[in-house]
Amino acid sequence: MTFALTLHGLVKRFADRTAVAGVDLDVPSGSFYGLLGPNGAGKTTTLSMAVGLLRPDAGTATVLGHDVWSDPLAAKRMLGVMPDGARLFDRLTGAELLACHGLLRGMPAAVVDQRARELLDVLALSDADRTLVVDYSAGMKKKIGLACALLHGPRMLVLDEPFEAVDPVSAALIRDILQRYVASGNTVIFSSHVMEVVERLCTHVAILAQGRIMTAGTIADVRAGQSLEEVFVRVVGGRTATGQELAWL
Ligand SMILES: Nc1ncnc2c1ncn2[C@@H]1O[C@H](COP(=O)(O)OP(=O)(O)OP(=O)(O)O)[C@@H](O)[C@H]1O
Repeated sequence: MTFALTLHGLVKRFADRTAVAGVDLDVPSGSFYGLLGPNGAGKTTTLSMAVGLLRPDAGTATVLGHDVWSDPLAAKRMLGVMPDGARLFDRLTGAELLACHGLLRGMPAAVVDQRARELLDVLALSDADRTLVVDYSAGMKKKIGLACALLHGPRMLVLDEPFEAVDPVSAALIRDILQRYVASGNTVIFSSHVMEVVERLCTHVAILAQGRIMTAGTIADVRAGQSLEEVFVRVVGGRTATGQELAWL
């Protein structure tokens, strides 16, 4: 089995807080990998280190055989990334933003232009062709972020909460695009809080809590006959509050 992404011993501390406490993860080529975890588990920090946006205190990240930190250009050529809360050049229209991304990646202008038009059409952003990205809705910003990640035809996509704030029609569209992308032999890893999405789409899942991988593998292996939600609650620790504590409410 070959791996599209390998994380080995990743650690990140912020002051006296350890956000990621030694993450090892192998993402097989051609897999659709879901990364689940409660708020503050370290998903964003882990994915940011995996794609070269945040330097780890220890450990390595390798994308299709290229170390993200010692061979960043080769690794980043293979990668499409949609970071959480990405800072986009948002005083541009969607088409201008895509042109900017494509030209920065050294793509021929004609190819950028054609792909940008296709992506804007497919993602239903063409009607907003005079709207600046700063004035997009939250869901539209997710979609233009995905378009930027796809533009150069990467072999692997790393997406931080791609379905958050996206309406059901757009979510179905994004699911279709990603499923086709994986069916062509590419690899996706994305973080999410939504069990149903992960259960429906993914071939593999990892559950992260307190900066550590608690369990990882194929969906069937991790579920072991239970629902993903049951596994999640068991692995992460059930809730103790019931809401009754707020007697004044
Ligand atoms: N730049 C930062 N400075 C200080 N602490 C940080 C920073 N980024 C993240 N943290 C802390 O690291 C921990 C992990 O955060 P992270 O954003 O990776 O979690 P997450 O699993 O993505 O959470 P969520 O599901 O809420 O988005 C949290 O305790 C967070 O407060």
